[in-house]
Amino acid sequence: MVTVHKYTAEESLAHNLGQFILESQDKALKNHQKFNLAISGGSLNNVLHKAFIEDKVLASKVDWNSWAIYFVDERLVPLDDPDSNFGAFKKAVLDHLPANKAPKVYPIDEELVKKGVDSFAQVTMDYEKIIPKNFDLVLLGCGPDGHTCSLFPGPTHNYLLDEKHRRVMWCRDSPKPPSDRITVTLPVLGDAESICFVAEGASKQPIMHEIFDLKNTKLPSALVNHLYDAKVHWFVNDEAFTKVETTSF
Ligand SMILES: O=C1O[C@H](COP(=O)(O)O)[C@@H](O)[C@H](O)[C@H]1O
Repeated sequence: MVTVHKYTAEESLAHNLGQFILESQDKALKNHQKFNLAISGGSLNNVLHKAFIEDKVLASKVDWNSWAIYFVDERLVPLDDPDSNFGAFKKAVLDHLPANKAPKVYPIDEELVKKGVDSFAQVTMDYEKIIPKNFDLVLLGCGPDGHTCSLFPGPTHNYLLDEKHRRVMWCRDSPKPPSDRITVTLPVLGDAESICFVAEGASKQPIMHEIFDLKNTKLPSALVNHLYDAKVHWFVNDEAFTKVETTSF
């Protein structure tokens, strides 16, 4: 069973997600002295800002120097481009940390990206080489079309969703710009200790109904629920869940 954590106020969701991440941090540090975390782009960054920059109590419990942060997907653009997931995380979190609190962050190879499309296969292979085998925690978003990471629904994107061996793939045709991205594949999520989605707001209402009531596993986010249910958590707000009728996840 998937676990759903539902909140009314944005602040409560951010606080409880922060607590959840800290529990994962503490467990990882006890086991192997390092917290391997993979994060998404998009709206997740606002939640991380609220949890670990604005909430001073939670912020004081983060052992930033032990965090190793990777990206579940990244757009193949320079790191200071407004579309960069690294750039968005830097702006939301990294830029607010004092110099003595320095997580190790693993962005894509920007110099290679700048060389253009002929280097994108190499960027993908290089990223595959640096990600750990088992993430302690993977933080996912869910787009209004049901995509997660840069795993998009629909037959033209099955080459990403069906991949069983490669751990990072080049998504050449993202329906959401920019079209060229890298993304981790399902085996990476399968090997993670814990998976946590965050979905907020009215724009997510129809897709939450498809995922939780209709359980349409053609949608990548619903497929993750189906495949890895016991270790999947969703942090949602009431607004996103307005159309969800089921109580059995
Ligand atoms: O394009 C992307 O979108 C998804 C969902 O973003 P959200 O803003 O609707 O939460 C995100 O998880 C992914 O990392 C990003 O590249």
